[in-house]
Amino acid sequence: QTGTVAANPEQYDQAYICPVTIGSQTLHLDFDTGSSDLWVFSNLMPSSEVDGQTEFNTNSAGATKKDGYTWSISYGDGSGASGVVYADTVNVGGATATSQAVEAATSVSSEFTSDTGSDGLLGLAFSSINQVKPTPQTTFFDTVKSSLEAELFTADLQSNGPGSYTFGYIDSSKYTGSITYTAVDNSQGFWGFTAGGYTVGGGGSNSTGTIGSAIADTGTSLMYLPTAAVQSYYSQVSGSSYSSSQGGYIFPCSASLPSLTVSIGGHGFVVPGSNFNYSPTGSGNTCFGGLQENTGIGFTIFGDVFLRAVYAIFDETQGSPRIGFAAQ
Ligand SMILES: N[C@H]1[C@H](O)[C@@H](Sc2ccccc2)[C@@H]2OC[C@H]1O2
Repeated sequence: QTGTVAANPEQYDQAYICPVTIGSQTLHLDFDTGSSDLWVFSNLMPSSEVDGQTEFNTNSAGATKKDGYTWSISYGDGSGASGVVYADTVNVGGATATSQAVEAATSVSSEFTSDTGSDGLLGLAFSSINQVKPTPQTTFFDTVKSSLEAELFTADLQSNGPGSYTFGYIDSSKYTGSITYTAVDNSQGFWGFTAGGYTVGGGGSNSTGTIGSAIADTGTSLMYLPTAAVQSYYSQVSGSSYSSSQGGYIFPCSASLPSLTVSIGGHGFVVPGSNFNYSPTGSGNTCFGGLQENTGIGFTIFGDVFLRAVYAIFDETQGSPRIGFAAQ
């Protein structure tokens, strides 16, 4: 089987929301290659924590409670959720898992309550970091992958318009040139890979360092690189500065933003300058940069700002996982 589902950007491309059928309900979930739990708003939550989201009905005929199973998850941005576990049929654009662990929230943090476009998350990292106790559950991809035409999924994220995720096949209309694959280190449960040198702007090679280990995370809005690369980038953006009040680099919204070329698997991938204007700060006609330092996180994240510039293939067809990127 295969699946194809639209990936709809939230405001400022903050996250990408996809329709998922669970039993007889359709919920709109944030597909997240940086985590491994499929959790949903549910009827078990206090109404004070729900702001228009669709709630999974745990009393529906097809939902089977997994007695004694619970989950609790904290994310890199400090948000979190917790609850209990059901099994139900989950259909993502035609790819169907007949008995998928659906983690029904009993409580979510304010970041999720205020993310009114999202009814929960669908994790696409590795099942080794699933947070269900006493027994970790498989991600949707792990549950269905043996039934897919090919054991892979792809992400085509777009700005201000629908992109798509596919399961089981590569959509050759979504990219140009060839796909460059590189090995994945999933020892931390993420789609980890090694990135090489970088060049700011089109002119020549002005990078002096390499980026090193990184993860591909569709659930992270921005791109977080080592300080040297970030300072090298903003040194080319007139009027830019680090704002402690805003918590990152900002610049005049009228600034001309250079592209950033990153070498992965020996191929240079160009992120256009426009990708790095994330959102207005709300003060002084300054804008918040889509490229920020990884110092607060502890590892380098290729989030949506990067992933919008490429077609990404999350591939387990070779036995060992690999990730592929192609220009689009
Ligand atoms: N993998 C990411 C995850 O999807 C989000 S969870 C999230 C939180 C609030 C609003 C929407 C989503 C969080 O930010 C970075 C990392 O953790």
